[in-house]
Amino acid sequence: MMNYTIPKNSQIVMNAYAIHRDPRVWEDPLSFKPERFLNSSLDYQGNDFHYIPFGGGRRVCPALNMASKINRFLLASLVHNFEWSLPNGMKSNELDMQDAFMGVLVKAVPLSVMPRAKFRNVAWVAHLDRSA
Ligand code: HEM
Repeated sequence: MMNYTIPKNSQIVMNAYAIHRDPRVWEDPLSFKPERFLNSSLDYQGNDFHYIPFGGGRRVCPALNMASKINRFLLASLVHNFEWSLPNGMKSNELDMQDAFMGVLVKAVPLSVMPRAKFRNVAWVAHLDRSA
């Protein structure tokens, strides 16, 4: 295949890390630009082979539909309910965004953030206040 000889019974592992950073298909691939997906017709369900966050084909992530909905809800809830800041007056452009490989990709330097509840009268915040 494409000048490679793949021996029978080989186990093939797809390199999503490299695919998602390929400068032939992604403009400025190493920059964090979520807005690149705005008004994009890219499909994340495994039909556009340069964008496969959930894999594809027969072994596609079975939680794809649930995870894509929960992710939006989770992020919206966190932004809606809390004011977020970085410790010690750190600015967001000072964050170390290096990654490290640990089976899955993680931040090399763990993210440390300080949430402050926006709404004091929400039931679960009141509960936290009582238990403090
Ligand atoms: C944003 C969240 C998630 C992402 C990005 C994600 C991504 C992936 C990817 C890339 C694969 C490999 C697909 C392949 O081999 O082609 C996978 C498989 C899998 N995921 Fe997820 N996943 C997410 C959430 C979840 C959740 C919440 C669950 C369970 C509740 C889950 C259960 C599984 C299982 C069981 C497999 C193995 C499927 C198989 O090998 O047949 N995933 N996921």
